[in-house]
Amino acid sequence: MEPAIQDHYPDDAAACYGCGRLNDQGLQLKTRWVSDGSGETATETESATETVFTPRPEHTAMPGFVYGGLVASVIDCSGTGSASLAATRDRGIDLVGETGSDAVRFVTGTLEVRYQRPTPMGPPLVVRGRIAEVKGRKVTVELTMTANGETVATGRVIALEAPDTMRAAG
Ligand SMILES: CCCCC/C=C\C/C=C\C/C=C\C/C=C\CCCC(=O)SCCNC(=O)CCNC(=O)[C@H](O)C(C)(C)COP(=O)(O)OP(=O)(O)OC[C@H]1O[C@@H](n2cnc3c(N)ncnc32)[C@H](O)[C@@H]1OP(=O)(O)O
Repeated sequence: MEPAIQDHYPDDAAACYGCGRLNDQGLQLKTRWVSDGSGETATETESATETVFTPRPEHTAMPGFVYGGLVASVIDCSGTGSASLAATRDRGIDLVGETGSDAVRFVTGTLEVRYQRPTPMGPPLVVRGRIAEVKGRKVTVELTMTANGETVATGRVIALEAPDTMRAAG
């Protein structure tokens, strides 16, 4: 299995509620390439990213259905994770070992979510991401979430590489 980018965020960027590996109360989302890709850059490959999350009962909107904010959170961190995967690949950085500090840092600039149908509680939610554009420090990712093979939500994340001056507070 391909390495998860979030396992390679530096410790001071690993507290995210959605995807921080050091946040015990968080969702601990993991985003990976699902093919090895053949292009020179991430945008040239046909590679997709994948993030899988199974909602828990506390993520309920109404009995039997998943809270939309949770859906947005999963799409959000799938997008920033995909952006980091793309930038990391484009810079020729190999992700080695179990954890590390070699991933390029991204934050969410814009998050768009379109809820296509109610999301059932129970099955894993599978998010596929496609790198639509890499422009300087800005990466646009298009995402589709499925449950039981049916599309439940689509989204778009514009992720910006965190400026050097941006460091976790405290
Ligand atoms: C609160 C969190 C930040 C603190 C954390 C500190 C360090 C951690 C670092 C990395 C994080 C690592 C792991 C965590 C992983 C994921 C986090 C999960 C997702 C989140 O939970 S994260 C929280 C929500 N997130 C924010 O709290 C962002 C607040 N915001 C800003 O910090 C700035 O706003 C920033 C940096 C986004 C941009 O500022 P900037 O100065 O770098 O941008 P600049 O003006 O140079 O523009 C360059 C090009 O980006 C375009 N552009 C600019 N802003 C855009 C936007 N918002 N949407 C779409 N496009 C935008 C321009 O139009 C131009 O495009 P073009 O070149 O095409 O003209």
